[in-house]
Parts: sequence; C-alpha cells; structure tokens
Amino acid sequence: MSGRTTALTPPEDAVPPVRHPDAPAPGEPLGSHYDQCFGCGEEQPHGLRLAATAGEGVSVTATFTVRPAHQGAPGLAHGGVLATALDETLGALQWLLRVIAVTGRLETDFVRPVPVGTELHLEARVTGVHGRKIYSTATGRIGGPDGPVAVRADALFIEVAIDHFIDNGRPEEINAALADPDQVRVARAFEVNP
Ligand SMILES: CCCCCCCCCCCC(=O)SCCNC(=O)CCNC(=O)[C@H](O)C(C)(C)COP(=O)(O)OP(=O)(O)OC[C@H]1O[C@@H](n2cnc3c(N)ncnc32)[C@H](O)[C@@H]1OP(=O)(O)O
Repeated sequence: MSGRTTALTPPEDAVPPVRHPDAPAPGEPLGSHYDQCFGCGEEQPHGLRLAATAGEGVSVTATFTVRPAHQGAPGLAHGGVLATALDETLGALQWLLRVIAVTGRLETDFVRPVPVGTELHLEARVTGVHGRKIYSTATGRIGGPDGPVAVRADALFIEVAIDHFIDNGRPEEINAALADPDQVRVARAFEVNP
C-alpha cells in the first residue's frame, strides 16, 4: 500500500462519471456478469443472487434477500455477506460505464443489524473517475427503498483489461467462460468504450 492514498473521496482533478451511450436504460434489469458469480450468478447455488437494475446517471439499485445460509449471529446477516452485497452492487456500476474494473478498496459501515428474511434495498453511484480509478459509494436500506440505512460503503475500483481475468483466473473456469458465447458477449459489452 506504500505510496497509495487510502482516501475514498475523488481527488480534486477527478472528472464526473460519464454514462456510456449504450448503457442499459434506467429501470432495465442488468442481469449477471457471470453465471457463477457469488454475488449475482443465477447458476451459483451458494450465492446471493443479487438482482441489479440500471438507475439514472451512473447509478444502480439492487435487492438481496438475507437467507438462513447468510447468518453470522443467530438470525442476523453476517457482516461479510453484507459487504459482498455492497461490493456486488458497486461492481454493477460497470454496466453503465462499460468498463471492466475490480475492487481495490472497500470501506464498510455497519449501521444496523440485518435479520434473516430481510430484503436489503441497495443503491450505488459513481462519484468520480481519475484515470483508471473509479470512486463510488453505496447504501443498503431495510424496510423498503426509503427505509433506514443498515449498511453503507465507499469504494475504489480499478479499471482492468479482460486479460486480468485470463491471466489470473483458474484455467478450468476461464476456458469454460471463453467457450460460452453468452459470457463472451457480456465481456465484449464491457470492453467497448466511446
Ligand atoms: C467478463 C466481465 C467481467 C466483469 C467483472 C466484474 C467483477 C465485479 C465483481 C465484484 C467486485 C469484486 O469483487 S472484484 C474482486 C476483488 N478484487 C481483486 O481481486 C483485485 C485484486 N487486486 C489487483 O488485481 C490489483 O491490485 C489491481 C488490479 C486492483 C491494481 O493493480 P494494477 O493494475 O497493477 O494497478 P496499480 O498500478 O497498482 O494501481 C493503479 C492506480 O490505482 C491505485 N490503487 C490500486 N489499488 C489500490 C488500493 N487498494 N487502494 C488505493 N489505491 C489503489 C494505485 O495507487 C494507482 O493510482 P495512481 O498512481 O494511478 O494514482
């Protein structure tokens, strides 16, 4: 970490985020970026199956229902699971920027306990872009989209090329993903920039 700032607010010379002209329209479901993703994958039996929707500007909303498998304390969601839900919601902002990025830093505040059975209403938006660095913030509310904040996070995502995954991922999964036309279509959608 030496030489790196840990700040999660955009620097003064950051630029406002630009919604990609081909980004999904506000209200459109975003789907999963990878069907085995722990956060959003529809084929991932152990995952959160978080469902995100495009918002206005460079923002998204998402919902996630806390299931018994997500407990930390009896009857309450595990903090790491809630951090995952925030991370995944923040990651979904990539659909609107149409860049591929990974989480570099994620700072989470746990404000209220979240019981099993709760539907968590998440909202995330990009606050600024500085070169490859994408600054963003998210909240998770309980009791409805306008309910009290239970969790919140600030994050720094770093833009990467698709090679990041090809070079670092396990060959079994990478080869299966590259052989899947739907997956390749998703990756190409992220890679095309104005
Ligand atoms: C098919 C569809 C797929 C779509 C895929 C979508 C996936 C979304 C999934 C949900 C999100 C995740 O969980 S992602 C998984 C969790 N995250 C990861 O595995 C990332 C692991 N970390 C890395 O691979 C690396 O550290 C990177 C890529 C983040 C950065 O390495 P790098 O590419 O060499 O870049 P580097 O030169 O070090 O840094 C570039 C700039 O960012 C700053 N920077 C980098 N890291 C940090 C940091 N932690 N904290 C502060 N600042 C940082 C540097 O200071 C520098 O600033 P300056 O000098 O330019 O000012």
